[in-house]
Amino acid sequence: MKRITRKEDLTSLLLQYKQEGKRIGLVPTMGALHQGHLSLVQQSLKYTDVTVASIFVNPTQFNNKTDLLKYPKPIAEDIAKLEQAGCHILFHPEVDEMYPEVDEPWEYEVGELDLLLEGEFRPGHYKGVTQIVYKLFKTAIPDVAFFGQKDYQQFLVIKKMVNDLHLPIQLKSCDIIREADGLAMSSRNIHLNPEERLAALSLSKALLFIKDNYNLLSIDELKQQANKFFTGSNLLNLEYLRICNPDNLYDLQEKGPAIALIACFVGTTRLIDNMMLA
Ligand SMILES: Nc1ncnc2c1ncn2[C@@H]1O[C@H](COP(=O)(O)OP(=O)(O)OP(=O)(O)O)[C@@H](O)[C@H]1O
Ligand SMILES: CC(C)(CO)[C@@H](O)C(=O)[O-]
Ligand code: BAL
Repeated sequence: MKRITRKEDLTSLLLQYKQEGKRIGLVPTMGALHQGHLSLVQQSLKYTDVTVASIFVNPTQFNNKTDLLKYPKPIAEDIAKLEQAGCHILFHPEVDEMYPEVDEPWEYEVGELDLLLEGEFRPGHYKGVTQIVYKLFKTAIPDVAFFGQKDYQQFLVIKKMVNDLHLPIQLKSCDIIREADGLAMSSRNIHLNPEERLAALSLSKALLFIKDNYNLLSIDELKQQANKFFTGSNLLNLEYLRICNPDNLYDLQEKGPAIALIACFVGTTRLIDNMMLA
């Protein structure tokens, strides 16, 4: 696997591959890799000729400074995992490589999705996500970019940006990979102590409850009963539990295509998860 830290080195190498007719797949990550990330790499290896994974903990998308400071960075392990997965190129730039200018302006307007759910609870988050993803797209010139459904709203935001800015990139959303007991894999799970790890199961259990009972209960009853998964433990602090239209994330008024989404603090660790219902 080639390891590249400079934007221009990556772009010039990838331009050569493109001239040979090869299709580039990009898997953007913030590192601390787990099987969820590696499943995206596997998809990229399957659908494209050259797979680039990026590892960059993007400061502009963190609204919480402590969250940024304690974000795990096990780079040696990450490299070993990517090597083993058969990834072709790792791009891992320093912050000043991606942001040579301090407080660089970024004008893209995310729109309504920036006000809902993650946008509401993490103000400015999607401004930062679109800023870095745009830079990664320009640098890695992918034909296809792979994202996880765990960050469902992020996928909608990036899809909108790709449409609005007419970027010639195909986007693929990949299934959520879970631990055997149902917990969605996340780099932040590493912060959970054993008690919190157990409490964190409430997210997937509540989502599964909603999915299993979607045709049996009303939307209000589903939400009321699912909320109960979060009331028994003082380790859990639910931020939102919503049942939404999967296209625009508006609260669902009547049964139809639907997705349930949750964000919850488990101790001091904020986790998100979601499940398609119909
Ligand atoms: N369990 C998972 N299954 C599938 N894809 C995932 C999973 N977790 C993360 N991803 C995807 O991997 C990509 C990189 O995500 P990121 O590096 O933020 O990992 P993360 O584990 O979600 O970390 P965090 O704890 O910050 O949420 C995103 O497209 C994300 O949706
Ligand atoms: C897409 C991304 C790598 C941008 O920093 C990040 O938001 C993530 O890991 O989902
Ligand atoms: N997986 C989304 C990146 C973040 O939490 O900032």
